[in-house]
Amino acid sequence: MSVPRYGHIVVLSGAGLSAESGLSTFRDNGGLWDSHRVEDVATPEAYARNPDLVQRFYNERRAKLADVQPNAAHRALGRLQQAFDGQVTLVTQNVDDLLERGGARDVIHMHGELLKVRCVPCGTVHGWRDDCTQATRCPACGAAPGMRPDIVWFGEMPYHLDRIYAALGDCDLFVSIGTSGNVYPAAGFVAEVRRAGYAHTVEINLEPSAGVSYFAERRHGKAGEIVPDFVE
Ligand SMILES: CC(C)NC(=O)[C@H](Cc1c[nH]c2ccccc12)NC(=O)[C@H](CCCC/N=C(/NCCC(=O)O)S[C@H]1O[C@H](COP(=O)(O)OP(=O)(O)OC[C@H]2O[C@@H](n3cnc4c(N)ncnc43)[C@H](O)[C@@H]2O)[C@@H](O)[C@H]1O)NC(=O)OCc1ccccc1
Repeated sequence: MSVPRYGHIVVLSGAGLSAESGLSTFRDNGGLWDSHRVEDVATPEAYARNPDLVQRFYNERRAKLADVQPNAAHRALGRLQQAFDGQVTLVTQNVDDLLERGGARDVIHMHGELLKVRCVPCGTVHGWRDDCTQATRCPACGAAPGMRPDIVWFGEMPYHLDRIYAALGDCDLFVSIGTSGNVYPAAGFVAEVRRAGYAHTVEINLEPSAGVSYFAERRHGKAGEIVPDFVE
């Protein structure tokens, strides 16, 4: 793909982008939702009901980040964004930091980040690498309990939607990488782009996603193999 041809590229990514780095996806066999019920670990109700279980779920995933590395797809997207400064908007549903460690400078984490926690009482967001528990005190206001993973749970409003929809309405290339297209509003972005009417749309995924019919071009296979060629 000759990037120069495109003025503004939006890349949406999901768990499949980080699968080859050793991070579980959600719905695949052996995925996170095999061993945990969404409603037990990724909803505000779950956190109210059993905060220790939810904190443990995210502490395990946060700690796992130290054992994994960006893969060739992360690095290729980092190169792309650096090479075409301001022309590439990286939107991710992923809460890991592998795009940044792969060289990306500006990543829109629409579902939050594992390496951040938020103090509910005072609203302050803190960079965080250790475990977070109900006893963890907010460095800003001293509150405990109150520090929760800075993650968007089901039923909660995703982050940065205004910036994302502005980019979707302005892009001339929309690429979706490693997402099954089951979770909204992210799963509706390609339809939004098709509605705007002039962007080329490409799906890169191991298998056809739930939204495959919306994409003009489909490349099915591993992101780590397809993305480096695609962006060169
Ligand atoms: C289940 C679904 C039906 N439910 C929803 O969509 C809900 C409700 C809803 C809203 N609108 C709707 C419309 C219709 C129906 C339902 C809804 N959505 C919400 O609650 C959202 C909030 C959703 C966010 C929840 N938090 C997450 N994550 C953080 C937590 C955490 O990480 O623990 S979602 C979480 O699951 C989703 C998982 O999807 P994928 O990333 O795609 O992963 P998956 O495993 O499914 O697929 C991986 C794919 O990769 C492929 N693959 C595997 N290996 C590779 C490989 N090597 N290479 C390439 N591809 C590969 C596989 O083949 C597979 O296809 C991601 O978004 C991920 O972030 N909030 C909201 O709607 O707020 C109100 C609102 C919003 C806007 C405007 C007004 C009001």
